[in-house]
Amino acid sequence: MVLWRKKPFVSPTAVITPSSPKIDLRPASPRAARGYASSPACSIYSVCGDEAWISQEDMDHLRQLSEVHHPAPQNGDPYGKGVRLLPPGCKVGRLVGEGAANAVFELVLPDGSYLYHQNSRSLTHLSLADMRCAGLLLRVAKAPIDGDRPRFNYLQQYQYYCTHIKPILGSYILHQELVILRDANLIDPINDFLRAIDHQRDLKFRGTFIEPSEWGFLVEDMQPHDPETTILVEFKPKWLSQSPNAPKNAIRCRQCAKELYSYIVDPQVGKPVPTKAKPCPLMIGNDASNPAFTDSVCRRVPSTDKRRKRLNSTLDVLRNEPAFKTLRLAQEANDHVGPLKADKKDAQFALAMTLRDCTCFAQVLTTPTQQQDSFKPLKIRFGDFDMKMPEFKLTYWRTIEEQLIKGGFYTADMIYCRGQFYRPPTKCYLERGRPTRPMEELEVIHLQEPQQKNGVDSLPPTMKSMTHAIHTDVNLMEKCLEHYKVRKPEGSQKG
Ligand SMILES: O=P(O)(O)O[C@@H]1[C@@H](OP(=O)(O)O)[C@H](OP(=O)(O)O)[C@H](O)[C@H](OP(=O)(O)O)[C@H]1OP(=O)(O)O
Ligand SMILES: Nc1ncnc2c1ncn2[C@@H]1O[C@H](COP(=O)(O)OP(=O)(O)OP(=O)(O)O)[C@@H](O)[C@H]1O
Repeated sequence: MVLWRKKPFVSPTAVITPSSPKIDLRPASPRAARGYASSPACSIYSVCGDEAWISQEDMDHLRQLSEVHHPAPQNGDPYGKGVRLLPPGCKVGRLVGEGAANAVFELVLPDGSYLYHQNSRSLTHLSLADMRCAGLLLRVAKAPIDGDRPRFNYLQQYQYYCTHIKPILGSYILHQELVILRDANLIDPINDFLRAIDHQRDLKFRGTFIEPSEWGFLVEDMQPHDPETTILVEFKPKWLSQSPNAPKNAIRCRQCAKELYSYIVDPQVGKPVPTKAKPCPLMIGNDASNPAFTDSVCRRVPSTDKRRKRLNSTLDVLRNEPAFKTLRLAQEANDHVGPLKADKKDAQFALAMTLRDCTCFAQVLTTPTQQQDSFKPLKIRFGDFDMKMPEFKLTYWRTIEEQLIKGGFYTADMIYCRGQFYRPPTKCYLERGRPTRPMEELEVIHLQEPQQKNGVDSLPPTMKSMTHAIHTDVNLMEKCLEHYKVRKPEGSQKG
């Protein structure tokens, strides 16, 4: 069972067996002859520096990486020691999941064994199921749809992961390593597979395919090995503290304000209300005790689910995990100024934005076992550290921040639409237990048709509230906000 999964995908198990073309590779190093500890079927390729198939730019990244890892490369780390090379005859199985930029597959070596990561060597005494849990998945890049958008390739991303992310998050980081695909001939078979299951894929990803590349990633498999007792919780923790640019009188954090903004400005039938979309990030990794997190998690599990009570207490434990505090402190340490004042050359700000857009994978027990009677998470890992290019994105980040401030998304107490007041559908930590503002300080988001001029359908005349006119699909918003109707504020009369 997976909760809050961004793009869940369960495909029928299908196995692709690629043909094995002859590719002339440089002789592997003596290390390769010995093979990799956990998988003799997968050799290690030592980059010599003059490979024609590696571009000059990629070679520079590899060189910088080996400098990072020498003179003391970590045990089992591919850099400084070579890169794993997938052999011909590998089988790519289930599509575990896909996003706009990548797709993730199960991978079986030609001899039927799985690949494991560095921490799993000591696990050889474990059962087959437990071994598989310590295994690796294949992550491959998709061909871009919006070709103009600048992207970082896997070598750049891996370098960033090693030099910027790993030192911050240490053992909380999802293990990820480069792998050479050129001998495995997997790209065409993967694309044939994607074509064959296209009708089962998420609508927005249909017709998207893997791009030809010599490089892929092997990533630590976070799928629970026993779905009966363990669930995988997957979500983006986002902005774990308030934006430095938020107004002083904000009653919503950056993320809850952004969720409200997206809900109102881009309304869609069936889009979950912000309270049901994501938990408020201020309730995660926050030292203060806040049982409200349980409330927000509750909504994700049907009330009929027998595990609901137990699951709630499990997730209540999850929010206090030190991993989130580490992530929050890193986000704060790298951004003191917020998008409005950040410089586009500020690499630290870009890092903060990457850390605000990563994914948390947590395996949690739903049933106590003999070995583990509490519901403590079995494993928490952060992944998906996509590099951000401020030269390209700063305008977007600033525009959003300005709209959140000017549109009242941080501060509004109410929404007003065609003579009716509504409670904003958010449940931010900052909204809890705050005193009601006096009438003259109330802030209202006033929803108007795109062609409507300010002033038409105005607020009751006795209300001197600060209003923020937002143009949107008013008919649709009336339906979306149906359950959030409130009486008009005390003291106001209908105009
Ligand atoms: O702007 P946000 O906060 O909505 O975050 C974007 C994400 O939206 P979501 O987490 O669903 O709200 C968005 O996620 P989705 O593609 O919507 O899943 C991207 O991660 C985007 O980053 P990039 O442009 O691909 O580098 C993210 O953009 P930034 O992190 O660069 O702002
Ligand atoms: N290590 C993992 N263990 C289990 N499932 C995973 C793992 N990595 C990715 N997935 C699944 O695959 C999906 C897509 O993977 P990934 O996040 O790498 O794609 P993406 O294109 O970067 O997504 P996005 O555009 O949303 O950032 C994830 O949402 C998740 O469900």
